Amino acid sequence: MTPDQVPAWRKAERERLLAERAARPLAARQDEAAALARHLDALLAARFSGPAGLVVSGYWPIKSEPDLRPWLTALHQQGARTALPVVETRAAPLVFRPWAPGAAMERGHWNILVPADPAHIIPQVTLAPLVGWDRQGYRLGYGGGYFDRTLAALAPRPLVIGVGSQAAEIETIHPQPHDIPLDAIVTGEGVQVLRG
Ligand SMILES: Nc1nc2c(c(=O)[nH]1)N(C=O)[C@@H](CNc1ccc(C(=O)N[C@@H](CCC(=O)O)C(=O)O)cc1)CN2
Ligand SMILES: Nc1ncnc2c1ncn2[C@@H]1O[C@H](COP(=O)(O)OP(=O)(O)OP(=O)(O)O)[C@@H](O)[C@H]1O
Repeated sequence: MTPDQVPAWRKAERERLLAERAARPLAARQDEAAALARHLDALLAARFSGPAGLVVSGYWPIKSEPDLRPWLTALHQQGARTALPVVETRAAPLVFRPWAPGAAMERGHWNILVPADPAHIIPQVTLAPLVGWDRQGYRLGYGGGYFDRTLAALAPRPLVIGVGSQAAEIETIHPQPHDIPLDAIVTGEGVQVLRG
């Protein structure tokens, strides 16, 4: 595939994967989120000495994404500092605002709920919800390029963990120079990719 063909291919692939995901029964998606939470706990336990003081960003689910808010809430209860990504400026890196269970929220870009508290925090661990993924660790998202810009800008770089469905695996996303592979990809079936 030539680089000029990639955007149209990705658009069609996103639509296909999002339609497939939305068609899965809610109970199956809930089971998957619960399994994801267990695999994420195991991955963090292997990498960090414990949740206390760890800065972890999740996401506020949209479009049938796995709901990992209960996982983020549990981490907060164990002493982690939890955060959510926010598009404050279009076509710029994401920023991360502190979030705690019950925090006041407001509508942000794309109507996604974001913490109303405008403070910023740099996560040590960042979840990146996957629309699609491949075995090289590349992620297909909603097409804004936000995570790639964020990873290119963040120093020190957090451990970035893609989370999504086993069924969202594709042979390759046809990576382009701006695409940055994630550190790990986790599905309901376990850790699928672990780099470095
Ligand atoms: N729940 C959740 N929150 C999240 C993300 C996510 O993937 N899931 N993000 C993860 O990054 C950020 C938001 N990502 C976005 C990605 C694309 C567009 C967007 O405007 N897409 C255009 C297509 C752009 C194009 O094709 O050029 C559109 O659909 O019109 C908006 C937000 C931050 N918050
Ligand atoms: N570091 C960057 N600097 C400038 N533009 C970028 C950068 N990374 C990505 N982009 C632009 O963003 C657009 C979308 O990229 P891509 O298809 O990889 O999005 P995505 O990873 O699916 O989206 P998202 O992370 O928002 O869910 C591309 O046109 C690309 O040129």
